[in-house]
Amino acid sequence: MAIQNVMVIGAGQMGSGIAQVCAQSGFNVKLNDMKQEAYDRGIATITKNLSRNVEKGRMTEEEKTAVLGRISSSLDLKDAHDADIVIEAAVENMEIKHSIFKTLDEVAPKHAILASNTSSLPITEIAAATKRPEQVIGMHFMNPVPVMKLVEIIRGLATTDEVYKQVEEMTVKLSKTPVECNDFPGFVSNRILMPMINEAIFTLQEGVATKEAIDDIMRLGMNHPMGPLQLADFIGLDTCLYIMEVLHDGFGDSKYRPSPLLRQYVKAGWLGKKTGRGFYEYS
Ligand SMILES: CC(=O)CC(=O)SCCNC(=O)CCNC(=O)[C@H](O)C(C)(C)COP(=O)(O)OP(=O)(O)OC[C@H]1O[C@@H](n2cnc3c(N)ncnc32)[C@H](O)[C@@H]1OP(=O)(O)O
Ligand SMILES: NC(=O)C1=CN([C@@H]2O[C@H](COP(=O)(O)OP(=O)(O)OC[C@H]3O[C@@H](n4cnc5c(N)ncnc54)[C@H](OP(=O)(O)O)[C@@H]3O)[C@@H](O)[C@H]2O)C=CC1
Repeated sequence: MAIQNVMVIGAGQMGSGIAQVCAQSGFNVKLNDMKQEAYDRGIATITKNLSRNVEKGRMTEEEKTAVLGRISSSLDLKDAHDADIVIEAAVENMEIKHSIFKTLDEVAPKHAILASNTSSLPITEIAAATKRPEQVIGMHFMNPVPVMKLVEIIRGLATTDEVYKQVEEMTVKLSKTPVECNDFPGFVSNRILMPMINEAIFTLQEGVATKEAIDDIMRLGMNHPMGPLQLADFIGLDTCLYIMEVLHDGFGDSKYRPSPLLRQYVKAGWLGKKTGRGFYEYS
Protein backbone atom coordinates (compact mmCIF):
# COMPACT_ATOMS: atom_id res chain seq x y z
CA MET A 1 0.00 0.00 0.00
CA ALA A 2 1.38 3.42 -0.97
CA ILE A 3 2.32 5.69 1.92
CA GLN A 4 0.30 8.93 1.90
CA ASN A 5 -0.59 9.75 5.52
CA VAL A 6 2.31 10.32 7.89
CA MET A 7 2.12 10.98 11.62
CA VAL A 8 5.16 12.43 13.39
CA ILE A 9 5.40 12.10 17.18
CA GLY A 10 7.30 14.91 18.93
CA ALA A 11 7.39 18.47 17.56
CA GLY A 12 10.93 19.24 18.79
CA GLN A 13 13.91 19.99 16.57
CA MET A 14 13.85 16.59 14.82
CA GLY A 15 10.07 16.05 14.65
CA SER A 16 9.42 19.49 13.17
CA GLY A 17 12.15 18.95 10.55
CA ILE A 18 10.75 15.52 9.62
CA ALA A 19 7.22 16.95 9.35
CA GLN A 20 8.54 19.74 7.12
CA VAL A 21 10.36 17.49 4.64
CA CYS A 22 7.42 15.06 4.50
CA ALA A 23 4.93 17.88 3.76
CA GLN A 24 7.33 19.39 1.18
CA SER A 25 7.34 16.03 -0.61
CA GLY A 26 3.54 15.92 -0.81
CA PHE A 27 2.68 13.67 2.16
CA ASN A 28 -0.22 14.58 4.51
CA VAL A 29 1.30 15.06 7.95
CA LYS A 30 -0.12 15.05 11.48
CA LEU A 31 2.41 16.52 13.90
CA ASN A 32 1.83 15.25 17.44
CA ASP A 33 3.15 16.51 20.76
CA MET A 34 1.87 16.44 24.29
CA LYS A 35 1.37 20.20 24.53
CA GLN A 36 -0.11 22.74 22.14
CA GLU A 37 2.86 25.09 22.87
CA ALA A 38 5.31 22.44 21.61
CA TYR A 39 3.30 22.07 18.38
CA ASP A 40 3.15 25.87 17.97
CA ARG A 41 6.95 26.11 18.41
CA GLY A 42 7.44 23.33 15.83
CA ILE A 43 5.16 25.01 13.29
CA ALA A 44 6.90 28.38 13.88
CA THR A 45 10.26 26.75 13.01
CA ILE A 46 8.79 25.14 9.88
CA THR A 47 7.21 28.45 8.81
CA LYS A 48 10.55 30.26 9.29
CA ASN A 49 12.41 27.64 7.21
CA LEU A 50 9.81 27.79 4.41
CA SER A 51 9.85 31.62 4.41
CA ARG A 52 13.64 31.48 3.94
CA ASN A 53 13.08 29.21 0.93
CA VAL A 54 10.62 31.75 -0.51
CA GLU A 55 13.07 34.63 0.09
CA LYS A 56 15.80 32.65 -1.68
CA GLY A 57 13.51 31.99 -4.66
CA ARG A 58 13.44 28.23 -4.10
CA MET A 59 9.70 28.15 -3.43
CA THR A 60 6.72 30.38 -4.19
CA GLU A 61 4.42 31.85 -1.52
CA GLU A 62 1.66 29.56 -2.88
CA GLU A 63 3.87 26.47 -2.47
CA LYS A 64 4.69 27.52 1.08
CA THR A 65 0.96 27.84 1.87
CA ALA A 66 0.30 24.43 0.30
CA VAL A 67 3.09 22.79 2.37
CA LEU A 68 1.77 24.32 5.61
CA GLY A 69 -1.76 23.25 4.58
CA ARG A 70 -0.60 19.62 4.52
CA ILE A 71 0.44 19.74 8.21
CA SER A 72 -2.17 19.46 10.97
CA SER A 73 -1.82 19.40 14.73
CA SER A 74 -2.43 16.43 17.03
CA LEU A 75 -2.35 16.18 20.80
CA ASP A 76 -3.65 12.61 20.97
CA LEU A 77 -1.91 9.42 19.79
CA LYS A 78 -5.35 8.09 18.75
CA ASP A 79 -5.01 10.41 15.73
CA ALA A 80 -2.79 7.65 14.27
CA HIS A 81 -6.03 5.83 13.27
CA ASP A 82 -5.54 6.67 9.56
CA ALA A 83 -1.72 6.73 9.37
CA ASP A 84 0.20 4.69 6.81
CA ILE A 85 3.43 5.35 8.70
CA VAL A 86 4.19 6.86 12.10
CA ILE A 87 7.65 8.36 12.64
CA GLU A 88 8.38 8.76 16.34
CA ALA A 89 10.78 11.56 17.36
CA ALA A 90 10.04 12.02 21.07
CA VAL A 91 12.80 12.07 23.68
CA GLU A 92 15.60 9.47 23.70
CA ASN A 93 14.18 7.36 26.51
CA MET A 94 13.22 3.68 26.22
CA GLU A 95 10.33 3.83 28.72
CA ILE A 96 8.72 6.73 26.86
CA LYS A 97 9.27 5.11 23.46
CA HIS A 98 7.85 1.79 24.75
CA SER A 99 4.72 3.50 26.01
CA ILE A 100 4.26 5.42 22.72
CA PHE A 101 4.76 2.29 20.57
CA LYS A 102 2.40 0.21 22.72
CA THR A 103 -0.37 2.79 22.24
CA LEU A 104 0.39 3.27 18.54
CA ASP A 105 0.14 -0.49 18.01
CA GLU A 106 -3.37 -0.40 19.49
CA VAL A 107 -4.63 2.60 17.48
CA ALA A 108 -2.81 2.59 14.13
CA PRO A 109 -4.25 0.63 11.15
CA LYS A 110 -2.99 -2.94 10.75
CA HIS A 111 -0.93 -2.05 7.67
CA ALA A 112 0.79 0.96 9.29
CA ILE A 113 4.58 1.00 9.65
CA LEU A 114 5.85 2.19 13.02
CA ALA A 115 9.24 3.90 12.62
CA SER A 116 11.50 5.48 15.23
CA ASN A 117 13.96 8.31 14.71
CA THR A 118 15.90 7.10 17.77
CA SER A 119 19.60 8.03 17.75
CA SER A 120 20.76 4.89 19.49
CA LEU A 121 18.08 2.81 21.24
CA PRO A 122 17.67 -0.79 20.00
CA ILE A 123 14.89 -1.03 17.40
CA THR A 124 14.28 -4.67 18.36
CA GLU A 125 13.54 -3.64 21.94
CA ILE A 126 11.21 -0.80 20.83
CA ALA A 127 9.46 -3.29 18.51
CA ALA A 128 8.90 -5.69 21.43
CA ALA A 129 6.36 -3.21 22.85
CA THR A 130 4.12 -4.00 19.85
CA LYS A 131 2.39 -7.02 18.35
CA ARG A 132 3.76 -6.09 14.91
CA PRO A 133 7.57 -6.18 15.32
CA GLU A 134 7.92 -7.03 11.62
CA GLN A 135 6.52 -3.55 10.82
CA VAL A 136 8.82 -1.64 13.19
CA ILE A 137 11.96 0.00 11.80
CA GLY A 138 14.53 2.71 12.56
CA MET A 139 14.38 5.78 10.34
CA HIS A 140 17.23 7.92 11.64
CA PHE A 141 17.27 11.42 10.16
CA MET A 142 20.19 13.78 10.76
CA ASN A 143 20.02 17.28 12.23
CA PRO A 144 19.14 19.76 10.68
CA VAL A 145 16.68 17.54 8.83
CA PRO A 146 15.89 19.93 5.93
CA VAL A 147 19.61 20.15 5.08
CA MET A 148 21.19 16.76 5.79
CA LYS A 149 21.02 14.11 3.07
CA LEU A 150 21.33 10.90 5.10
CA VAL A 151 18.62 8.70 6.58
CA GLU A 152 20.19 5.72 8.38
CA ILE A 153 17.64 2.91 8.11
CA ILE A 154 17.87 0.29 10.84
CA ARG A 155 16.31 -3.14 10.60
CA GLY A 156 15.12 -4.68 13.85
CA LEU A 157 15.48 -8.44 14.24
CA ALA A 158 11.97 -9.03 12.84
CA THR A 159 11.70 -6.19 10.26
CA THR A 160 10.53 -7.59 6.91
CA ASP A 161 12.13 -6.85 3.54
CA GLU A 162 8.81 -5.39 2.34
CA VAL A 163 8.75 -2.84 5.19
CA TYR A 164 12.41 -1.98 4.58
CA LYS A 165 11.65 -1.42 0.89
CA GLN A 166 8.68 0.87 1.61
CA VAL A 167 10.76 2.99 3.99
CA GLU A 168 13.64 3.11 1.52
CA GLU A 169 11.28 4.30 -1.23
CA MET A 170 9.76 6.94 1.04
CA THR A 171 13.25 8.21 1.94
CA VAL A 172 14.06 8.66 -1.75
CA LYS A 173 10.77 10.57 -2.21
CA LEU A 174 11.96 12.90 0.57
CA SER A 175 15.07 13.58 -1.59
CA LYS A 176 17.27 11.89 1.01
CA THR A 177 19.76 9.05 0.69
CA PRO A 178 18.89 5.85 2.57
CA VAL A 179 21.77 3.81 4.01
CA GLU A 180 21.05 0.47 5.65
CA CYS A 181 22.50 -0.82 8.88
CA ASN A 182 21.81 -3.46 11.52
CA ASP A 183 20.49 -3.02 15.03
CA PHE A 184 23.55 -2.49 17.23
CA PRO A 185 23.95 0.19 19.95
CA GLY A 186 24.37 3.63 18.35
CA PHE A 187 23.98 2.00 14.91
CA VAL A 188 26.84 3.31 12.73
CA SER A 189 26.40 7.09 12.97
CA ASN A 190 26.43 7.58 16.72
CA ARG A 191 28.76 4.70 17.52
CA ILE A 192 31.41 6.70 15.69
CA LEU A 193 30.31 10.34 16.19
CA MET A 194 29.37 10.36 19.87
CA PRO A 195 32.64 8.94 21.32
CA MET A 196 34.43 11.76 19.45
CA ILE A 197 32.12 14.37 21.03
CA ASN A 198 32.51 12.72 24.46
CA GLU A 199 36.31 12.76 24.06
CA ALA A 200 36.17 16.48 23.20
CA ILE A 201 34.26 17.05 26.48
CA PHE A 202 36.90 15.05 28.42
CA THR A 203 39.57 17.18 26.70
CA LEU A 204 37.81 20.34 27.92
CA GLN A 205 37.31 18.86 31.41
CA GLU A 206 41.02 18.04 31.69
CA GLY A 207 41.98 21.61 30.73
CA VAL A 208 43.91 20.54 27.65
CA ALA A 209 42.53 23.53 25.72
CA THR A 210 39.69 26.06 25.77
CA LYS A 211 36.36 25.16 24.18
CA GLU A 212 37.08 27.55 21.31
CA ALA A 213 40.50 25.98 20.70
CA ILE A 214 39.10 22.44 20.72
CA ASP A 215 36.44 23.41 18.18
CA ASP A 216 38.90 25.40 16.01
CA ILE A 217 41.33 22.47 15.90
CA MET A 218 38.64 20.06 14.71
CA ARG A 219 37.02 22.57 12.33
CA LEU A 220 40.15 23.92 10.69
CA GLY A 221 42.31 20.82 11.09
CA MET A 222 39.82 18.14 10.09
CA ASN A 223 37.49 20.25 7.93
CA HIS A 224 34.47 19.48 10.13
CA PRO A 225 31.69 22.05 9.53
CA MET A 226 31.28 22.51 13.30
CA GLY A 227 33.64 21.75 16.18
CA PRO A 228 32.54 18.84 18.42
CA LEU A 229 31.46 21.06 21.35
CA GLN A 230 29.38 23.32 19.11
CA LEU A 231 27.90 20.20 17.50
CA ALA A 232 27.06 18.76 20.95
CA ASP A 233 25.20 22.00 21.79
CA PHE A 234 23.41 21.76 18.46
CA ILE A 235 22.34 18.11 18.99
CA GLY A 236 21.34 18.71 22.64
CA LEU A 237 23.51 17.68 25.59
CA ASP A 238 20.67 15.56 27.05
CA THR A 239 20.51 13.58 23.79
CA CYS A 240 24.34 13.22 23.76
CA LEU A 241 24.26 11.85 27.32
CA TYR A 242 21.42 9.41 26.55
CA ILE A 243 23.37 8.11 23.54
CA MET A 244 26.60 7.64 25.54
CA GLU A 245 24.61 5.75 28.19
CA VAL A 246 23.12 3.47 25.52
CA LEU A 247 26.63 2.76 24.15
CA HIS A 248 28.04 2.20 27.65
CA ASP A 249 25.20 -0.16 28.69
CA GLY A 250 24.98 -1.85 25.29
CA PHE A 251 28.68 -2.72 24.90
CA GLY A 252 29.61 -2.86 28.62
CA ASP A 253 32.93 -1.24 27.71
CA SER A 254 34.37 1.59 29.83
CA LYS A 255 35.61 3.37 26.71
CA TYR A 256 32.02 4.62 26.30
CA ARG A 257 31.68 6.11 29.82
CA PRO A 258 30.04 9.54 29.57
CA SER A 259 32.21 12.48 30.64
CA PRO A 260 31.30 13.73 34.17
CA LEU A 261 31.29 17.27 32.76
CA LEU A 262 28.58 16.24 30.27
CA ARG A 263 26.50 14.83 33.17
CA GLN A 264 27.01 18.02 35.16
CA TYR A 265 25.85 20.27 32.31
CA VAL A 266 22.74 18.14 31.78
CA LYS A 267 21.96 18.24 35.53
CA ALA A 268 22.33 22.04 35.39
CA GLY A 269 19.77 22.17 32.58
CA TRP A 270 22.42 23.50 30.18
CA LEU A 271 21.21 21.38 27.27
CA GLY A 272 22.75 23.43 24.46
CA LYS A 273 21.17 25.62 21.81
CA LYS A 274 17.61 24.54 22.66
CA THR A 275 17.84 25.93 26.22
CA GLY A 276 20.04 28.94 25.33
CA ARG A 277 23.13 27.58 27.09
CA GLY A 278 25.44 24.60 26.75
CA PHE A 279 29.17 24.89 26.16
CA TYR A 280 28.32 28.22 24.50
CA GLU A 281 25.56 30.76 25.12
CA TYR A 282 22.82 31.46 22.55
CA SER A 283 20.43 34.40 22.39
C1 LIG B 1 22.65 12.93 17.07
C2 LIG B 1 22.18 12.08 15.94
O1 LIG B 1 21.49 11.10 16.21
C3 LIG B 1 22.54 12.27 14.53
C4 LIG B 1 22.84 13.66 14.11
O2 LIG B 1 22.01 14.34 13.59
S1 LIG B 1 24.38 14.18 14.42
C5 LIG B 1 24.44 15.79 13.72
C6 LIG B 1 24.63 15.72 12.22
N1 LIG B 1 24.72 17.04 11.72
C7 LIG B 1 25.90 17.67 11.57
O3 LIG B 1 26.93 17.10 11.78
C8 LIG B 1 25.78 19.10 11.15
C9 LIG B 1 27.12 19.78 11.13
N2 LIG B 1 26.96 21.16 10.69
C10 LIG B 1 26.75 21.49 9.39
O4 LIG B 1 26.72 20.64 8.50
C11 LIG B 1 26.59 22.94 9.09
O5 LIG B 1 27.19 23.70 10.13
C12 LIG B 1 25.09 23.39 8.95
C13 LIG B 1 24.48 22.71 7.72
C14 LIG B 1 24.27 23.06 10.17
C15 LIG B 1 25.06 24.90 8.78
O6 LIG B 1 25.82 25.22 7.68
P1 LIG B 1 26.71 26.55 7.62
O7 LIG B 1 27.28 26.62 6.25
O8 LIG B 1 27.62 26.55 8.79
O9 LIG B 1 25.70 27.72 7.92
P2 LIG B 1 24.63 28.42 7.00
O10 LIG B 1 25.27 29.06 5.82
O11 LIG B 1 23.89 29.28 7.96
O12 LIG B 1 23.68 27.25 6.52
C16 LIG B 1 23.84 26.51 5.33
C17 LIG B 1 22.45 26.19 4.81
O13 LIG B 1 21.76 25.36 5.76
C18 LIG B 1 20.52 25.98 6.14
N3 LIG B 1 20.31 25.70 7.58
C19 LIG B 1 21.21 25.86 8.56
N4 LIG B 1 20.68 25.48 9.74
C20 LIG B 1 19.41 25.07 9.47
C21 LIG B 1 18.35 24.56 10.28
N5 LIG B 1 18.50 24.37 11.59
N6 LIG B 1 17.19 24.24 9.67
C22 LIG B 1 17.01 24.42 8.35
N7 LIG B 1 17.99 24.89 7.52
C23 LIG B 1 19.16 25.22 8.10
C24 LIG B 1 20.73 27.46 5.90
O14 LIG B 1 19.51 28.11 5.67
C25 LIG B 1 21.59 27.45 4.66
O15 LIG B 1 20.78 27.22 3.53
P3 LIG B 1 21.14 27.93 2.12
O16 LIG B 1 22.59 27.73 1.86
O17 LIG B 1 20.28 27.22 1.16
O18 LIG B 1 20.80 29.34 2.34
N1 LIG C 1 19.03 16.19 18.28
C1 LIG C 1 19.56 15.52 17.29
O1 LIG C 1 20.55 15.96 16.69
C2 LIG C 1 18.99 14.22 16.88
C3 LIG C 1 18.05 13.58 17.66
N2 LIG C 1 17.52 12.39 17.26
C4 LIG C 1 16.51 11.70 18.07
O2 LIG C 1 15.26 12.31 17.82
C5 LIG C 1 14.45 12.26 19.00
C6 LIG C 1 14.01 13.68 19.35
O3 LIG C 1 15.16 14.49 19.56
P1 LIG C 1 15.06 16.09 19.50
O4 LIG C 1 14.06 16.50 18.49
O5 LIG C 1 16.45 16.58 19.41
O6 LIG C 1 14.48 16.40 20.97
P2 LIG C 1 13.63 17.67 21.47
O7 LIG C 1 13.84 17.72 22.94
O8 LIG C 1 13.93 18.86 20.62
O9 LIG C 1 12.13 17.26 21.12
C7 LIG C 1 11.43 16.18 21.69
C8 LIG C 1 9.94 16.54 21.66
O10 LIG C 1 9.17 15.40 21.97
C9 LIG C 1 8.21 15.76 22.94
N3 LIG C 1 7.78 14.59 23.69
C10 LIG C 1 8.34 14.03 24.78
N4 LIG C 1 7.62 12.95 25.16
C11 LIG C 1 6.59 12.85 24.29
C12 LIG C 1 5.47 11.96 24.17
N5 LIG C 1 5.28 10.99 25.06
N6 LIG C 1 4.60 12.15 23.15
C13 LIG C 1 4.77 13.15 22.26
N7 LIG C 1 5.80 14.04 22.34
C14 LIG C 1 6.70 13.88 23.33
C15 LIG C 1 8.95 16.79 23.79
O11 LIG C 1 8.06 17.53 24.59
P3 LIG C 1 8.63 18.20 25.99
O12 LIG C 1 9.69 19.17 25.58
O13 LIG C 1 7.40 18.82 26.58
O14 LIG C 1 9.17 17.05 26.80
C16 LIG C 1 9.60 17.63 22.69
O15 LIG C 1 8.70 18.57 22.13
C17 LIG C 1 15.30 11.56 20.08
O16 LIG C 1 15.01 10.20 20.07
C18 LIG C 1 16.72 11.82 19.57
O17 LIG C 1 17.63 10.87 20.03
C19 LIG C 1 17.86 11.79 16.06
C20 LIG C 1 18.77 12.41 15.24
C21 LIG C 1 19.43 13.66 15.60
